[in-house]
Amino acid sequence: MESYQVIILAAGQGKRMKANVNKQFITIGSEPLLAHTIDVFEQDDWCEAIYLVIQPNDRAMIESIVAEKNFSKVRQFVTGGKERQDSVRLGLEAADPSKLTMIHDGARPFVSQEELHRLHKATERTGAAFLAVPVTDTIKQVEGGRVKTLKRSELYAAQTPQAFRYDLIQRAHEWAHNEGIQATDDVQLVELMDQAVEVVEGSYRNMKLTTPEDIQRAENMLQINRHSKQEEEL
Ligand SMILES: Nc1ccn([C@@H]2O[C@H](COP(=O)(O)OP(=O)(O)OP(=O)(O)O)[C@@H](O)[C@H]2O)c(=O)n1
Ligand SMILES: C[C@](O)(CO)[C@H](O)COP(=O)(O)O
Repeated sequence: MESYQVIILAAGQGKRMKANVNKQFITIGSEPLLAHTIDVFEQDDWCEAIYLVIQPNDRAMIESIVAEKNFSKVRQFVTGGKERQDSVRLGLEAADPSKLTMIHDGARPFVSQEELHRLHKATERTGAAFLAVPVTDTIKQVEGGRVKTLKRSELYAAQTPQAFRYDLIQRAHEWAHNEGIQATDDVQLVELMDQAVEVVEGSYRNMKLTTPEDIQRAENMLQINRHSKQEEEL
């Protein structure tokens, strides 16, 4: 059977959320954000192991969530780093080198199993793949006062999970760390190594909770998902 491991990133500061708590613990639909995200992978038979990258001072809270929800696939709590890229590298060091590896933002609770499975298949073909959606706004590049409109038909908003053959992403992160190269996602590091990467069509539902306005959007998304599930069960 197809299988993978997932590194879930939850060691950020949540500065843009402007909350007095790590955004991973913000309640949506009566559960902490991180619990929603972990549950997606707990429910996916293809997922064999979860590595949680966290801040040390959040460990007790996260351990109680894992115990209370009986998240049995959580293999290890890994202390994250200063930047997201550092946290990924530390998560990779803890993970199993023999497994196809997905890297996912803890702040993205709405990815679906169907998307995960399409992502898995693409990664088996190419070695590296990521979920993305075509942008719907016109994107401008603004540099030194000059404004340039980018060709919208060629632009995608990258999401997570981003998925890789373990050896490929491990080499990419090791190289970037040694060269002092910083990237805002993991696929960029593989691109910089001239490796093929496959885009997998994602969903606009797979939002990342980043700013306070996203909380109500997430609550609305939960309602939409619940209604869709009820209709499927009819
Ligand atoms: N050093 C870091 C930074 C980010 N993340 C995680 O990476 C995901 C995406 O990052 P982002 O949404 O930017 O979260 P924060 O960095 O916490 O947000 P901010 O930039 O507003 O502080 C989040 O689940 C976050 O917890 C992480 O594990 N380690
Ligand atoms: C990885 C990512 O979610 C892809 O869109 C995004 O780059 C994370 O950015 P953040 O600033 O670390 O949230």
